[in-house]
Parts: sequence; C-alpha cells; structure tokens
Amino acid sequence: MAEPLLRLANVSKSFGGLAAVQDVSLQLPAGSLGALIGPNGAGKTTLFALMSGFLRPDAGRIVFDGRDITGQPPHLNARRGMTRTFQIVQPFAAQTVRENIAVGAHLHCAARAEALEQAALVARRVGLAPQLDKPAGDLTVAGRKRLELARALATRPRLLLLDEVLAGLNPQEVAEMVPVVRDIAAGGVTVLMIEHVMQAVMNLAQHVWVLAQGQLIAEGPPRAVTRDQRVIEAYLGHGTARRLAGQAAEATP
Ligand SMILES: Nc1ncnc2c1ncn2[C@@H]1O[C@H](COP(=O)(O)OP(=O)(O)OP(=O)(O)O)[C@@H](O)[C@H]1O
Repeated sequence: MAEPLLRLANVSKSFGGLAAVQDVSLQLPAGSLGALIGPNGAGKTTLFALMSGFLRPDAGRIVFDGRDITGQPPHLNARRGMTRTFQIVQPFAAQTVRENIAVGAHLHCAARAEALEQAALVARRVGLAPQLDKPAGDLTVAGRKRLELARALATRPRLLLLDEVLAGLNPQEVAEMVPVVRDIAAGGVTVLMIEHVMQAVMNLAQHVWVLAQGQLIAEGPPRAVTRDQRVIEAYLGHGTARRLAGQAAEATP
C-alpha cells in the first residue's frame, strides 16, 4: 500500500489532568477528502493543532509525506505542504481581501507583486474575485470564511486542514460553499475537515473519523459511521439513543 500523506500513530495530548486526545492513530490517503467529527469538546481542534504543529504531542508520532514531523513548528509544516484554517477568522480588517490572501502567498512568493497576483488567482477559486479590493473588515461572515480558505490555499497546500469552514453560515451559504471545498479537493489537494454540519459531511467526505472524549471511536464511510451505535451514543449521551430507539419501536404499530 502507498504511504499515506498523513499518518498519526498513537498520538496523545493532555492539558493538566484532561486527556484531550488519547492514543489516536489514523491514516489519511493522498487525494482524499475526509472529515473529523464528534461532539463539542471531543478533541478535534486539539488534534488539528497536533497535526499542524501548533501543539506538541505528549506521546505518539506524526508523519507527513513519509517524514516524521512530530513537534515540528507550523511554519515548517506549511512550507512542506500542510496548512490549517482556524475556526475563528481573524483577517487584517483594514487591509484589502487581496492583501490578506497575499499573506499566505508570501510563503512561496518573495516578491510582493507576485504574491498579489497569486492572491487574485486564489480569490477566483473561492468566489472572492469581486471583493478583492474591499477591506477584509467589510466582508460578511460567509465572505470571511472564504477569505480564511483563500489565505490557506494561497500557501499552496498539499494537505488542507479545514476547521469548521461552514460554521455560522446559513443553509444557502453552506450550499454555496460545499462545491468550493469539493473543487479544491478535485484540484488535487488532500482535505481533512472538522465539521458539525452533517449534511455537508455526508455530501463531501469519502471517509469520516469520529472522536469522542479524546478517543477515536469509529471510522468509515459517512453513511456507515452515522449508523454506528457508539457514534449515536456519543452525540446523544449515554442511554438516550437506546431510549429513543425503544420509543420509536413502541410507537410502531
Ligand atoms: N489550551 C488548552 N488548555 C486547556 N484545555 C484545553 C485547551 N485546548 C482545549 N482544551 C480542552 O480540551 C478538550 C478538547 O477541546 P477541543 O477544542 O479540541 O474540542 P473540539 O472537539 O474541537 O470541540 P468543539 O467542537 O467545541 O470545537 C476540551 O475539554 C477543551 O476544554
């Protein structure tokens, strides 16, 4: 089997007495579009921070493109081709959309003119071309989400870690963003997304990993995973899923 683009082996991270990520192993094949799901506080963002180098694991190994990158800083990982987005988008509000995207492009383009040119190309990929010369602070929530995506794309990632790029969007904005993410993956970028919007997960992801209380409790194709009893319990709480299933059975004539 070909070496996966990203491989985690028995990765753990605690904050004081709280085991935020416990013994997680996973393999992300190159060219795939995957999703990491789980209830609030499950450890998803911590796992992204460990993958991308914002946090150092207490134990375990992280291998990107065949190279052990455990404990390597984020800027080196970005240079190697792994970039993450953040849940809370914080653009340079007074700068234009073009200048904000160019910050990402500077990873590979030393010249300002070239970075600005790259920014315009990336803006087209995420549907921000008409807003290029607006201050980033004038963007709507949906526009800011696209900007966050564009800044990450401008670093020319091979692996893009998307932390809730659909959070805070209305159903129409979600529907407009889904094809943007799909096109990025179709363009050859491996994508792993943390997402709570299940409709989008079902539409986009080929493979889903489920975290609960820091542990990987299930993985597989989205349809199989959402039927998994452990996953239902993790979302609904201990016993509730069984009770609901029981009530549904009683209500059936
Ligand atoms: N820097 C930190 N210091 C202490 N505790 C932390 C820190 N970062 C995260 N935690 C805790 O670790 C656990 C996992 O948090 P994390 O943000 O990774 O979960 P999540 O699955 O991304 O949640 P959400 O879906 O709500 O964003 C939570 O209990 C959280 O409070």
